[in-house]
Amino acid sequence: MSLWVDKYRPNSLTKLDYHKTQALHLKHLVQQGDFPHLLVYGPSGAGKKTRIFCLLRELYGPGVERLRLEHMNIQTPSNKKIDITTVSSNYHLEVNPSDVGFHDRVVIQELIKTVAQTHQLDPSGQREFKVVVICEADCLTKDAQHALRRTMEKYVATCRIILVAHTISRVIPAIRSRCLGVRVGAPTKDEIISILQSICRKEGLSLPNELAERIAMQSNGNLRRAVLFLETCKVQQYPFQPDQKVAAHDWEIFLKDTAKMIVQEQSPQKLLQIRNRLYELMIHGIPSEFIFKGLLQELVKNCDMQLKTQVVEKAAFFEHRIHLGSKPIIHLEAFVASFMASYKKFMEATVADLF
Ligand SMILES: Nc1ncnc2c1ncn2[C@@H]1O[C@H](COP(=O)(O)OP(=O)(O)OP(=O)(O)O)[C@@H](O)[C@H]1O
Repeated sequence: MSLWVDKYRPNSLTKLDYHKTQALHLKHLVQQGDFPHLLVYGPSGAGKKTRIFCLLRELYGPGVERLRLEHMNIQTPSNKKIDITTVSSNYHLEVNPSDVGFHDRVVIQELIKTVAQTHQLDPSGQREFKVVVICEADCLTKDAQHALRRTMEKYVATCRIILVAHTISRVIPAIRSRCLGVRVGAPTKDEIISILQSICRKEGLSLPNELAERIAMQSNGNLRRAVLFLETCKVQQYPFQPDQKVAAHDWEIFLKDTAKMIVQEQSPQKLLQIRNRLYELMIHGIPSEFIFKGLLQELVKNCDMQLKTQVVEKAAFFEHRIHLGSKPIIHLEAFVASFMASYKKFMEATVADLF
């Protein structure tokens, strides 16, 4: 039995429920024959992978659905052996090079070389190129991105690259200019509601509009989360109630409480407690970007316009530093300390104004 997120994942471009014009453009792109490298970007859960999968199916037919897991062994110039797991069909290969940290350059080069040099196993595969899907392309080191650019040019005859990223700001201009950018924006609230309703219709369930609306609001534009929330609600209680609780993730509640603690007291002792909580989140695998975003969203709720600008500016500064350095905790903590200082000053000024 599969989860609804997998069960109701559209598998062809014509079945995609939103950004329909874009889906049509992608279909034309395939029919036109001259397929470029793509850079598909957009927020988490917006449907990037789903769209790419539909595109691959349009290119190669149902054969792309026969997937296998492969473990590859790659040797670095310093003779270190790196294991990487890829998901592939006869026509494409999907890899997440951020799994191998700073060795990503070698991995990218070797993988593309291997794919480009192996000929199509199935002669009826109607395309003379294979596709390499590189996930989390915005997390690739600059070194790997430059190597990727060169490799892309070298093997363009037998290999096309589809890069998947959350943001293009971390993708080097030389790569951006060699790819066709495809922005997959988050679905709107109404689009999410209509997808939730359609899943319930197919399951033979009746979903009150009020509950669908609350799930859509809480999912924050992330369709995967919305569908997961819906399935959790179904497990918790059916028939659905309009005022039924939509369970948020534990870590989100923990993060919200952490933000509350920062606003309640600004002192070195509190900072120490906050650091422990940040470590706690990171140990449980929550990416530092999520922590940053979650904290910022909660903290700015307590700021006036002037302080909000200051805080957002600081957040941008420290978030940028996270990508330059290697230990996110230092920058997260620096941001919290700087927020505490600004907030304390702001509160003191407000109190002074009162007297
Ligand atoms: N057009 C669509 N219609 C209905 N459901 C969809 C559509 N696109 C995506 N979904 C649902 O949303 C879920 C998430 O989509 P997907 O994995 O493609 O997002 P993503 O943008 O690649 O996310 P991430 O960046 O977090 O990997 C899918 O499992 C699928 O159930």
